Order: sequence, then C-alpha cells, then structure tokens
Amino acid sequence: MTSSTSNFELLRLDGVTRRFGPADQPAALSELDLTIERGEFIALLGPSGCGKSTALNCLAGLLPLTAGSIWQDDRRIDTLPPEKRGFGMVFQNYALFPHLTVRDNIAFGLRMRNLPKADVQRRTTEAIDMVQLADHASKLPGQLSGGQQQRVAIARATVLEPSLVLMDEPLSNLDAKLRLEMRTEIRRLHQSLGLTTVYVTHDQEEALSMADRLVVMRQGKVQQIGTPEQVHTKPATWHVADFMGYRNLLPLKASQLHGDQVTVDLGGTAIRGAAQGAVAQDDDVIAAVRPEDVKIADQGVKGLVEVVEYQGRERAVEVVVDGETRLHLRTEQRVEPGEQVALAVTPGRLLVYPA
Ligand SMILES: Nc1ncnc2c1ncn2[C@@H]1O[C@H](COP(=O)(O)OP(=O)(O)OP(=O)(O)O)[C@@H](O)[C@H]1O
Repeated sequence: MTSSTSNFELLRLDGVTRRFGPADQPAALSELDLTIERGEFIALLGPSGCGKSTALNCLAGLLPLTAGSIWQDDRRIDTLPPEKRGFGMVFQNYALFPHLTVRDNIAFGLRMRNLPKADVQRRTTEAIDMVQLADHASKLPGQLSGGQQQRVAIARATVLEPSLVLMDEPLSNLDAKLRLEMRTEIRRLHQSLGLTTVYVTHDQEEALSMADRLVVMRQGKVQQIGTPEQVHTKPATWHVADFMGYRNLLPLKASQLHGDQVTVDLGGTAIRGAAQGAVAQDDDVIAAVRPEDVKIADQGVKGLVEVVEYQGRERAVEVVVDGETRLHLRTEQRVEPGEQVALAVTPGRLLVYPA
C-alpha cells in the first residue's frame, strides 16, 4: 500500500478557516475543530451557504486553507495536493471519463493499482451491482441519466476502499425512491468496507438516518456536534432546533424558574419547559416544540384553527393563539378552520432557549 492511501486512527481538523473575501468579512468557514475516528460516518449539515462544501473542499485539498491545519494522526496533510491525500470523492459534478464505459470507469482506479485481473473484475462487478447498474455496465456516461452517472461516481470512489470518502450531496439528482435506497446502500457500504465517510447534506433526515455524528453548521460556524439522537432531542441553539424540525419557535417570557425547568406563559396558560442554556426570570426566551408534540386536548392553551392541510393519515394544522402566536401541530383528529380548540404540549418536549 502506498503512503497516500495508508489508513489512520484519527483525522483532526484544527481551526480550519477559509475566506473568500477580506478579513473584515465573515469567513465562509470559521475555525472548524473536528476529530474524526476511523470508521465513523460524519454528516456536515446545515442550510445553503453555511460552509459545508467549503469544509469538504478543504479536506479534499481542492481549496487551500486561510488558517488552521488538518492532521492524519501525527502527519500534517493540508499542505498535500489532493492526489497525495488518497481520498475517494463523490461530488455533485464529479466528471466521469466520457470515453470509457460504466464498467471501465469503475475499474479504472483498480487497474491503475496493477491488481490481479480477476480481482479487478470481481470488485468491479460487486460495485456495479451495489449501485444497481448491471444493465448499463457497457454504456458510456453520455448515455446515462444524471442519477445513473452519480451512481457510477459513487461506485468508482468506493471500489478503491480509500481511507476517507468525501461525499457532497451525492443523492441530490436521484428521485425520492432511489434516494432512500441509496441511503441504505451507502451506509451498508460504509460499514462493510470499514470506510470513514464525511458526507455533506442539507437534508436533516438524510443526515440523521445515515451518520454516526452530525456537525450542524450555520454561517461558517459549528453550532453543534453530536449523535443524531443528541442533535434531534437536544439541539444546542434555537437555530439548530429550527433546522431539526422544531417548527414552533415562540418568542415568550420566562415567568418562573424551578431548577432547569422554566415556566412560560402561552395564551394565559402556564407551560413548563426545559431550559437550554442560561435563562433567568423575566428573560425573553424562544420556546421550541415540534408540531408532533403539540396535541389537541380537552383543556389547555386556547386557540383558533386557521389552516388545515390533509396529509394522508394526519392533518397539519395551524392554530392562532391570542390572535398573534401561530402554532403548528399534527393530528389524526378531524378539525375545521374557524374551530376553537385547546392545545397541550407533550410533557418534557418544550425546550426553552435564551432569545
Ligand atoms: N469560490 C468562491 N468564491 C467566493 N465565495 C464563495 C466561493 N465558494 C463559496 N463561497 C461562499 O462561501 C459561503 C459558503 O459556501 P459553501 O458552498 O461552502 O456553502 P454550502 O453550505 O455548501 O451551501 P450549498 O448547500 O448551497 O452548497 C457562501 O456564502 C458562498 O457564497
């Protein structure tokens, strides 16, 4: 094995920063600290423009760092060109060789390594099957759909079993059904080949279902690093909560404190939530709760149903409390616009952030 593909125990990003403009402007990526263990599946998650691709390109060696360093164990690698890093890459527009068939595109890297012919054939066939392209193996990239081309790129990158695989929204061109299948396939491949993967997506569901740890970013900065469960149930800031599906973000006041519990007043009804960060009495706060944790009840916060959207088994309902605060909830109950309802929040599910 050459040194470029040697494996590692830890990959460490230390204060990785990348600017595209002058130093008085916010950086595209600001002081990213992250340690990745061998075998981990890491998702970089966040809204458009938050710096995910910039982070991945810095890792890949496609963008020089403005500041900081990247280490593979005790070897500094941010000064190496991309090809010396030996990483597998699947990017949105990662060009295939147009004059080579699907099979030859996938086999290319293996052949370059002078592996025995039978090995090349076996591994290539496995990779083609994995991305479900057996029927297209003899076609040229130009004869494939965008999604099929992307699958060739995934197979081509992973067939080499690189020490690190970098993927930037690799499923973005696929239809919904195939996207779900490929999620599982990529995760399976990651596991069975013992890969280490860094995966960029703006799709929280994709990140939650695939990754061991999520790095949630906003405006070039890390907001939270944690397991899917940590990020999903205990978002570090209300921005992360917003991104993780806490659609109800209510600007309220903290009326009482009891340890780490906070009482807020919503439409004349006191509700208890768990303080996330430093909250003092009478502080302005943001109370966050998911639509699925707000229920129509016999008593509770009074509101007026304004919008009802049919969504199969459930309905998405928008209720106005006190004539101004909008609450989103999901219910199997039949309700109509104009109806008065009472709402209850599932105990323990209201999170209260400093505003
Ligand atoms: N080559 C460039 N020149 C100037 N600004 C850039 C360049 N590349 C990215 N940026 C800026 O850096 C910021 C982060 O961009 P980046 O592509 O990393 O975001 P992202 O989270 O990957 O977004 P998306 O999901 O839309 O791809 C954005 O404000 C973007 O406009």
